[in-house]
Amino acid sequence: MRVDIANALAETSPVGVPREALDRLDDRVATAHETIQNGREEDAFGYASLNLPETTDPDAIRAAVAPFADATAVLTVGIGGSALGAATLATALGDDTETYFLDNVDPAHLRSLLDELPLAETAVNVVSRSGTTAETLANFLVVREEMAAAGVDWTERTLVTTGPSGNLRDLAEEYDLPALDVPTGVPGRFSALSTVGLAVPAIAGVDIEGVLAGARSAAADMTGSLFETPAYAYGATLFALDRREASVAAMMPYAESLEPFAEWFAQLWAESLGKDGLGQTPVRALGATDQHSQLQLYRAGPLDKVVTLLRPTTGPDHPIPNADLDGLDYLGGNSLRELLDAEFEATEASLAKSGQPTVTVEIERVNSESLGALLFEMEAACILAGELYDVETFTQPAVEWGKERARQLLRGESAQASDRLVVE
Ligand SMILES: O=P(O)(O)OC[C@H]1O[C@H](O)[C@H](O)[C@@H](O)[C@@H]1O
Repeated sequence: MRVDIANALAETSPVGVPREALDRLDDRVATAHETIQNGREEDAFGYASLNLPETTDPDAIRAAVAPFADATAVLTVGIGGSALGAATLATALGDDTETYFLDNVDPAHLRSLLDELPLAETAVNVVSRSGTTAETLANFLVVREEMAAAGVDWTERTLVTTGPSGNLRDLAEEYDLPALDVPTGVPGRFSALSTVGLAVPAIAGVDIEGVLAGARSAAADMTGSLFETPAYAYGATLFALDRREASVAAMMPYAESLEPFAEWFAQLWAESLGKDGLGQTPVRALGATDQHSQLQLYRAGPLDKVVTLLRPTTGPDHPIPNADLDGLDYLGGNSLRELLDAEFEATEASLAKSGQPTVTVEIERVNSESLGALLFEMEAACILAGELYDVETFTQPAVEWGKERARQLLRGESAQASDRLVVE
């Protein structure tokens, strides 16, 4: 990826980062890089995620999904990191195989999804690193029952992706289901480049070898300086802006197929860095659509944000037909991509003019190599930011607390979730 931080500097924005501050921060980046490299060498928890481009075996993934080659639809049952990486890759790069992601326990949604799915032709990938997540297990129990009721042998249509122990591992063993292992040392939100993120894209025709190759080449280019490493330029700039005013990080891709990427990024940034009273609130936006809604706030609201404008610089295009309508002559002779690019550049300029810091991220096109590199580099950016904040990037105690309380409520061990002050 290519990162342009000019509009995040103090020269452009009153809340931007002075160049000297970035120079000073680069010393801390060098130290953080050493910590990250040592962590990678020791395959330490979390840091091991950055070794996935080397350690993930695409052949093992291809072998595990081979029995599902005939599937016309693939349903992922998982949540958070167990769904978002696969959704990002399958949505951006997948073929005609319909991919569905069941990452909520809304009964109405589940009912309509089950009514829509051709169950006999659907492959189900049930994914949980811990093997104990209530939403995932509950959804899977419903899906399994529904398949059985429709006369489909669910044991023939189910792939399990899970860690070494837990309810899901027990289930896989009991029914002798094909299973992929979640690698050790890799938290869910950092698992996009592992079995977790790649199995469903492989069924959907994605070149997962290309994804890993793109990530490997990004990994090979990392040095200890933010001025040489796009991932570190991104992570360090967002961190430095947050230390000033930017408590909000909006991710705005200008490509419909990258919308799930913004969701993936939001989990990565929020769950990794939101600790000890620190962190930056991620917001998901989509260009050009959200220029007609959120942009008003970004331009005229408080200067408490950094907006990441992300775009592929090349891709498919379509000419805009000429229309003999007064006032529309400026469209004729242009293409939809030219219009989208003009919208992107106008937004970049308009935010700069109002002093709102932005970072521009460009990838060459939406393809497997670029996406692999993008996911890897955003993970590296996040890990760097975690080092700079000095937080425990790879844990999520606040989320775990809520999960445990929900289990207690279901078991009847806790009477009430929290105090209430109700107005009706
Ligand atoms: O893969 P699982 O163990 O089911 O976890 C799925 C998700 O659950 C939790 O809420 C964690 O905070 C997330 O980081 C994780 O991605």
